[in-house]
Amino acid sequence: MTTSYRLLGALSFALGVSALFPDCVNGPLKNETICDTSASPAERARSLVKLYTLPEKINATGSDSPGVPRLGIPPYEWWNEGLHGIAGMYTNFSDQGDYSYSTSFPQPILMGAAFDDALITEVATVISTEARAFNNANRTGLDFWTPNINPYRDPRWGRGQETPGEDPYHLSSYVQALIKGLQGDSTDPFKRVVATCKHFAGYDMENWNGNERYQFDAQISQQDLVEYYLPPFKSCVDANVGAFMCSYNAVNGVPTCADPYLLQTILREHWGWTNEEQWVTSDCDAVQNVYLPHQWSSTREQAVADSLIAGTDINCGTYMPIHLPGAFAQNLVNESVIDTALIRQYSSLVRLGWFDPPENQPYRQLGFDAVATNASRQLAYKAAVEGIVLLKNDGILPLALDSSSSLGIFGDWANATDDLLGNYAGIPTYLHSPLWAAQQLNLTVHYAQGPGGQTDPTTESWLSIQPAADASDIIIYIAGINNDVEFEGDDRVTIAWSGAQLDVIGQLATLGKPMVVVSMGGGQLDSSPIANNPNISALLWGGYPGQDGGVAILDILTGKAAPAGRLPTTQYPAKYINQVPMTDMALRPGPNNPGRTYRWYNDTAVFEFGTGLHYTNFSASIPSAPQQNHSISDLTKPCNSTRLDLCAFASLAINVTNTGAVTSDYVTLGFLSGTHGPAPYPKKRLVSYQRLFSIEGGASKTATLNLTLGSLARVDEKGNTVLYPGEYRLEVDNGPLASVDFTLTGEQKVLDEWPQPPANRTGKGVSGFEGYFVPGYGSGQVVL
Ligand SMILES: O=[N+]([O-])c1ccc(O[C@@H]2O[C@@H](CO)[C@H](O)[C@H]2O)cc1
Repeated sequence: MTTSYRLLGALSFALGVSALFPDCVNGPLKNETICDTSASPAERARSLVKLYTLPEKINATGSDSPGVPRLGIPPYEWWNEGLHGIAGMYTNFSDQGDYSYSTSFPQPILMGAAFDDALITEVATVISTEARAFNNANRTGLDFWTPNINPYRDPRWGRGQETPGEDPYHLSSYVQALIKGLQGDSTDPFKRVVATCKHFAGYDMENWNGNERYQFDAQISQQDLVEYYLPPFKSCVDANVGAFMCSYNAVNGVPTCADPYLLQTILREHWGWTNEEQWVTSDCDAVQNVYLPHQWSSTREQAVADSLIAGTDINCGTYMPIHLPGAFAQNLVNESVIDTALIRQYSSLVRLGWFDPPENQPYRQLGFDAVATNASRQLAYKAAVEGIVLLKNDGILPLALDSSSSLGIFGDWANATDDLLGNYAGIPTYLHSPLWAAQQLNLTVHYAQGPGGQTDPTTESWLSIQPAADASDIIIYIAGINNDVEFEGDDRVTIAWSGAQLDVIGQLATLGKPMVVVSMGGGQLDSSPIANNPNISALLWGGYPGQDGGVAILDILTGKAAPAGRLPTTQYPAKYINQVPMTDMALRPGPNNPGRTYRWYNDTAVFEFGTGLHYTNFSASIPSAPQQNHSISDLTKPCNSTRLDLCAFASLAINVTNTGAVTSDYVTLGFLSGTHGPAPYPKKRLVSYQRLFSIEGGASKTATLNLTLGSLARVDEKGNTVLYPGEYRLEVDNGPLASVDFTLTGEQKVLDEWPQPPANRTGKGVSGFEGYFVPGYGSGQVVL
């Protein structure tokens, strides 16, 4: 295999066909430092960039980098996606046979519900392995523009499905686990792939009421920024992520891709993301938006100069390659800025082994036999099972079935195919719908679809279901939302179940048969009509469960697997969307805002963040509580302000007992509350979690909840992270199942002093939009 890759590389170079990678053995660069494996990645990259002419440098600023044929540098496409498996966008799947499919995991919103960081590392390791195999066949790249870790702030957001949920601590922990699996250990000689934390920052609205993502200026207080919007991104820095993506929107007047405060002062200086192999890409054509519609920069040339100078190293699209020549002609930017960007890019490719002979690189040996293995298929199934959340159960679940049972399975998700995957999906290994899974059981199955989805207004759907429902002993209704109503570019206009769906659900419930509803999709629907209907026995949430999602759902319904997922978002009542505009970024309650997320929502949720029932019951105790009083000055002595997540406070052992009969996993959630620091106080905040596995009836297992000074601290109005004296309570689970109180005494202490933004951050208004990759500005490269 190694030899054939070498031959292929040499042959394609000789024929003038684009090679897969530069040839550092026989190619024109073989005697240059870029090919010297004993030099550092940055030294190697610097030596290469020195050889480039200015036009060659300018061409390398776009995502579709054309390479430099005279130096044997092949083209490289930076835009690759891998949200829950390598994705279709820039992955070239073959029509059949090898490389025609890969493993498609559940959407992050469902994997987030598993609250299992080890699972996330395993999933990400499979994604990076499969990515490498596809890369070796020249079918995708080596860097991936994933994860999407903007906290899921508003239930209407069309892309909430791409995120692990609404809580910044949860996202921070999830993303650390994910990056480890995608990139490998930072000490490894080669990175598996490069991950990209996006969209930095304050991006969580597509198009609400005419407010489009391209022009939206998110007004965010420093307090909310540091407390809510930024922690997952800081966590990416701590995980040594290779790349960031700046977003379409502006934050407090400045488009993020042209914002030196965010990209330089916060990201690189304050957080210390200073490695030369780390780069920032723009979202796709976000640099263009710096000019129009943001009008931050007054010309196209100024927009590319402003973005490059601010720290955007790659432009997704072609705006920089097209307009940088003009920017140089007008002296808006100098060559050292572009050099910095290119050194970051090429250092990153060095760390990915792009320049090195394949022999010594294990990842370069991977072929299709590493893709969609039995173990990966099992993992995709396991990820779906772990995430599915049980919200209501009168005891009907797990279903007691035998060969005489007749199961009626209805709803537009019952026979789902692509819907199982959600957005940013590749080609899955297979698609197992709930109906397919039911048909594998030894019993009678009746099926009818009913309403065609959330947007189907048909009111007679009941008539098409009735005969099958009459013939069934047990009714399962699987429906909800899908990518028809929650998608990139659009936000939901309602969070209620549709009238047509509720009509059919209501009719089915009047039959008086055991009935289960499975609510699907990434965003929550207000399921109170289902929860409150005494004729509906059970309710589950199934998210986008991926290629084996139907089997996962059926296995939970039939008791082959036990549910233990927890809601990663608040389920708000339908009225919520009339109480707060999407454009209101504030988390705390205000006159026109009932508050956001479980931390601040001041009304009653339909289902709380963290809700999740089991087929058994659990109790919890805290055998040895931490000491009662702690002096702030003693606690903070050994603490390093750049890694507050590593400043230990206490490791609490939580004894969890399964008090019922069914073996089950249990997610141990640790919430902190109390009166410390200035009012208003959040209701509580998640500070630690651990999933325990397979606890048998009557048995106990111990979870460890690690509390750090970072998790005890709060954020003041200037964005400073402060440890306050006062009362603290740690609660286990909603409920709670156990709790412990302690007190911090002494003077409050600033653990992290937040750099204040410069004063001149005023937007210049909004107008116009040039469109994506505009013809004339768009596709194609500058002619050298
Ligand atoms: O023009 N297109 O084909 C196109 C497609 C997707 C697209 O979305 C953006 O591109 C993704 C890049 O990772 C970001 O997450 C998303 O905001 C932006 C543009």
